[in-house]
Amino acid sequence: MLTSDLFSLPTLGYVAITLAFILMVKSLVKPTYPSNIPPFPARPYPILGHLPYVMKGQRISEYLKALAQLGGRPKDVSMLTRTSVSNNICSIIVGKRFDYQDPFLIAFIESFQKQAKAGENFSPVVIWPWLRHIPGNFLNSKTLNREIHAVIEQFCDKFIEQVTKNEDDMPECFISQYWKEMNKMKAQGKSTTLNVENLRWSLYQLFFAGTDTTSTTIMWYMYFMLRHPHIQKKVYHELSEVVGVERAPDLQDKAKLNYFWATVMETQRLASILPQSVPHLCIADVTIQGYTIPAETVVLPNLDAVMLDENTWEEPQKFRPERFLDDTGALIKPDSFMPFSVGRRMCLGEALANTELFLYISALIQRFELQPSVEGQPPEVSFVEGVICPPGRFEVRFIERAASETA
Ligand code: HEM
Repeated sequence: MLTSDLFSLPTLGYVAITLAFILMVKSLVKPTYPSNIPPFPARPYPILGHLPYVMKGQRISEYLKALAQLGGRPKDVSMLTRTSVSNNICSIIVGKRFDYQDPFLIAFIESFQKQAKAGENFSPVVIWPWLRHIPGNFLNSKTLNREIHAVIEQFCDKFIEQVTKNEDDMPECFISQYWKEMNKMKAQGKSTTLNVENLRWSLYQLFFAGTDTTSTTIMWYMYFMLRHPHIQKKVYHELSEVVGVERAPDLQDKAKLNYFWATVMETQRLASILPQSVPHLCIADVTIQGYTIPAETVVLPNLDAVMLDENTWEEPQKFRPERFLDDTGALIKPDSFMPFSVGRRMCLGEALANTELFLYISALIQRFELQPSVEGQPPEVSFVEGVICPPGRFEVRFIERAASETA
């Protein structure tokens, strides 16, 4: 077993109580998560890809409007950003959008934050669920169990019931697509993993995975732009050259903004928001580069070790978007860039996340100059440890470009 000082206490706790294999270098991460091994189970969400979902510009403009209403006053916008991004996944999975202030949505987002905190998702209780039967609140097990079940019962069950109550007239969303497919399989007498219990848990996973990941990346982007104002200027310059200032960036612009993408990729590399990805279970004995991983071993890919590796990246701790550009200014994507992990079970939401990152961040920088709460004092280097790692709390002043340019 390999180990690293990058690992958090909860992970080390995990490793101490179960057989675990930590992958520390790309040459191990890549072959351990191959893309073409037949016995791997198919993804449980085949239906998601068929949804004719397009991100609507209107959603971003609501977010920008809320930022503009701050009138340039400093504000920690992490909750506003989470709510806005969460609304995108909500409209895909349950066919509904919420108001930014809606206490129903905010309660779940706060619950996800608690669940993502260090010590909870990697808790022994997740590995050995029977631990929750020990009297008292052993290792926070009862709290964690309560938080997860509240989301399942109050969100997933509620919307499954609402969406499917009239099967002939269901709104278009993940639930209705899943429901139709499940009934079709049943009617054809085919064996399937599509059932109500899997639907409940799939909704939970999608809601959770689609809320905190993208919004955390957007918050890191703001953080890096505050620390590197000259880079922010260059991004704005490219946007104004390619898109102009008269219209909002749209998906046709996506492939034309190389410097913009280099800053997004550098944010994802350096922030490495899921440093230990998610645990996988090895289903058969396997030997990789001389290491034997027995069946039933938990495998933890240390994405941090790959994306911050000194042998691959020059000055890996520095924010340098140019590392993703070649001499002609074309975008390059090195093998070691893997914020969405690799292999057959890599992030299911990569395409959605990239679309969201593009639409939110490009519109943000086009409209506002991001400034620290106190001029000349960017946020300190800090992050919150957990399964998903956001930056420490900081405030931003969103100065309308038109106003800052005429001032
Ligand atoms: C910048 C944003 C995101 C990042 C960095 C990210 C990263 C990751 C990573 C590292 C994994 C683990 C892959 C593995 O097991 O090896 C993962 C899994 C997953 N992600 Fe994302 N993710 C992001 C956004 C999203 C979004 C928006 C969704 C919503 C659809 C999503 C849904 C999922 C799901 C369902 C899985 C489990 C896939 C499976 O087990 O087959 N992710 N993600």
